Amino acid sequence: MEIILKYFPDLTERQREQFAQLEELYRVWNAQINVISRKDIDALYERHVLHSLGIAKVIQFRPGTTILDVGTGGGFPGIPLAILFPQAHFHLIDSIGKKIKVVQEVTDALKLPNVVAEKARAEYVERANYEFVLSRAVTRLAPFVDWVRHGISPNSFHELKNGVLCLKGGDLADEISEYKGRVKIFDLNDDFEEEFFETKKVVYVPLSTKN
Ligand SMILES: C[S@@+](CC[C@H](N)C(=O)[O-])C[C@H]1O[C@@H](n2cnc3c(N)ncnc32)[C@H](O)[C@@H]1O
Repeated sequence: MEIILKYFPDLTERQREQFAQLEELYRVWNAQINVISRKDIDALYERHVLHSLGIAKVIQFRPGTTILDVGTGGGFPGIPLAILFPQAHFHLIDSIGKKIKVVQEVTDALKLPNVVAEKARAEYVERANYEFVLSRAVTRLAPFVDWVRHGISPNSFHELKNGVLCLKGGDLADEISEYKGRVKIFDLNDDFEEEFFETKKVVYVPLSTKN
């Protein structure tokens, strides 16, 4: 938990409490439905919570922003971001219902009214609803963009125009080649000094029809 305060020292009391609750909630739910590997749960804040908050080093979501987290699993990156941006609206989907059950239980316990969790496949999300679509560890960029392109709304309210933001690692050269000139890559190591992330990049592809 200290690591979250180190990088996000301006949290409100309520946000601190919500972040602090995560460890116990995930320990309880992970024992019933596995959404985080056993070794990772001991490093929940470093490997999952702070990593998810890496998106906040790239963009500060304004109140009212609509965001879709695809393949959220146990709620990453959506739940930590929903705590950080309580006035933005987060729709968390996963194709596996039992993972969504964990997300629902955790968000209910945290009393996060800005989260809707749903068992759904990315390919069938509603049209033009979201300013940003997020993912962490779901699939390669090209199929991901194909899945969600139709879900991006045409209106932009941020300097970073509507599009996808994916937490990724490895050699991205091949994956991003077809988006050359448009894609932006942000390195989390520029923001967080610890070297504990396997996936160290935020890949951004603008997809607004008005761009
Ligand atoms: C490796 S897990 C990552 C979970 C979470 N994002 C995280 O970083 O901890 C990938 C997740 O994507 C989900 N998924 C894969 N394809 C999907 C699709 N087409 N639509 C929705 N969810 C999908 C899987 O069910 C799985 O929970």
